[in-house]
Amino acid sequence: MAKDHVKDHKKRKHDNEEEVLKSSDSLEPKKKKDKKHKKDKKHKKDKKEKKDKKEKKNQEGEKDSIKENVEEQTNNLQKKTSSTGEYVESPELSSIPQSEIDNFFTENEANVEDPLKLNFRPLLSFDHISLEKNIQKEISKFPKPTPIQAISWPYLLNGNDVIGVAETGSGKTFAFGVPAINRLLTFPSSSSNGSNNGIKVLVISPTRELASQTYDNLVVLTEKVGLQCCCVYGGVPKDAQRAQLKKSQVVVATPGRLLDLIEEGCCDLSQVNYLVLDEADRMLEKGFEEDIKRIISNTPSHGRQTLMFTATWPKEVRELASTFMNSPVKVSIGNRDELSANKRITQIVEVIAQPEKERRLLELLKKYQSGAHKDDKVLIFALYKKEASRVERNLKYRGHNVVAIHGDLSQQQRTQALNDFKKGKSNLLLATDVAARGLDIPNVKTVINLTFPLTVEDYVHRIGRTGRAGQKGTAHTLFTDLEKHLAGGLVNVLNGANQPVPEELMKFGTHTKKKEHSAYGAFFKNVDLSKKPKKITFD
Ligand SMILES: Nc1ncnc2c1ncn2[C@@H]1O[C@H](COP(=O)(O)OP(=O)(O)OP(=O)(O)O)[C@@H](O)[C@H]1O
Repeated sequence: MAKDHVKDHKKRKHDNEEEVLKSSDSLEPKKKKDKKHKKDKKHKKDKKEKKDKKEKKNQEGEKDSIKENVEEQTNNLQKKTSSTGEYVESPELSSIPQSEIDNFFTENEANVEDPLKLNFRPLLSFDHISLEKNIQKEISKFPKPTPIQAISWPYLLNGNDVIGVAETGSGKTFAFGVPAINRLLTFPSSSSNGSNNGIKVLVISPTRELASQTYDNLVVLTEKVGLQCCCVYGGVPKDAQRAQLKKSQVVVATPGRLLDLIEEGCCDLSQVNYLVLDEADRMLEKGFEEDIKRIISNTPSHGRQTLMFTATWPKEVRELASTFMNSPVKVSIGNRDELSANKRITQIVEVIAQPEKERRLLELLKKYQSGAHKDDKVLIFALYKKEASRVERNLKYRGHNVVAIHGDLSQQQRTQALNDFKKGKSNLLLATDVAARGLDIPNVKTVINLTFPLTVEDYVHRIGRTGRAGQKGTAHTLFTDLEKHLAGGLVNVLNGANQPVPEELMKFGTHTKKKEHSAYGAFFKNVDLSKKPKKITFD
């Protein structure tokens, strides 16, 4: 069919060329009687040619002006779109049969709660959206939008508040990042001074490492479009951050340092019109909640778009979240109302006696890092800083090339360790939950939970450091009776991802105490053993 099209095109081109030739032939005189006549004729011919040329030029001019007109119309449309801030669906997307759209929702177990009934269609391809050309180019290096990007972008470009809940490693950073920068470019007048001066986009992250990684993702976009992005977190000098804040429109920050700088008067958030809480449930937990409230109180309450993105969205933070948002659209991929893990991760849970754990860890390292797998990256989670330091020392003593990230290390040591692990200088990283959320480390093959985290949500985030962007991975967890109150929640997660549940784990019972929130109390629930997972595809 494509061939036919080319043939047809060639034939039409040939016919057209022949026609042009014929028409120019017909301008030549057939017989010339004398020189003068010839001269006259030549003169006439030149004149005619000049006239034709002029006409052609006029025609071309007309074409140009039509083109300009179209461009002007497009610009006007963009201006219209940006001045009203409304998203306009592309004709290509509108022409897709509804059945294809329905399939997309079913295949991805996608669900949208759309209180304003906007009913935007998901973007099935990057061609279904018209972003600033440099951003479009950058993002088009991926084959197509991930489901969370596909569904949330239209709402975000439309200016709506969005809660985005999707599995670990499913592209949530660009899901909130791309519309942030694009809206900043097409809708600068949304600020009170009508310009792009001042901080417009603020992303808040729970850890320094995640803030830094998000910054790395966003700066790729901002530097291509002439905007300034900076990253603000503790443990490093403030001077450079103060200077960068003055000239940045996009800021990624951890709460503590951001508040410090606000209190010093070095950070003005009064122009922020796009606020993101990344790892939102963590940010709304006791511990961060007060900081977040103070930060938000420094941003405008009107005209601010507020976004919350996470892989886990426990009921106990939802009410609090709603107090910061305005008719939010909730986009969830997979059955996110129940706590669920990425289904491409093989989960192995081993119930073990507490004193046996470190010996078992050595065996597991042999298992996961031997033979063809000797260079595979393994991430080990401990619960406490002291535990992490001790195990790191032991592993080093036994000849393992291990690096560590935990709160007792300087920021420089933490950054160095993460870089070494990312680049493969070391294939073993020992971390506390400071590395549980958000970190996108290429090719982590296995996560070992030496000590179970304090919540099952943290378990889901920890194991999500493997199996990212469509890859597979393994999570091996050592579970002791000290964590038995979390057994039920873990059983639910295992069942939800169709993973084997060890008998010993079932013995701890299925009643589970869920996370507790200072304002909303504890939540209890029973294990649902009937639940079966559905497969989610990811290109
Ligand atoms: N459209 C896309 N197609 C394929 N890969 C993508 C796409 N968008 C982003 N990615 C890649 O997917 C990986 C995971 O993305 P990201 O770190 O944003 O995940 P996440 O959903 O925020 O995970 P977490 O819940 O752990 O924070 C990154 O390496 C990113 O570059």
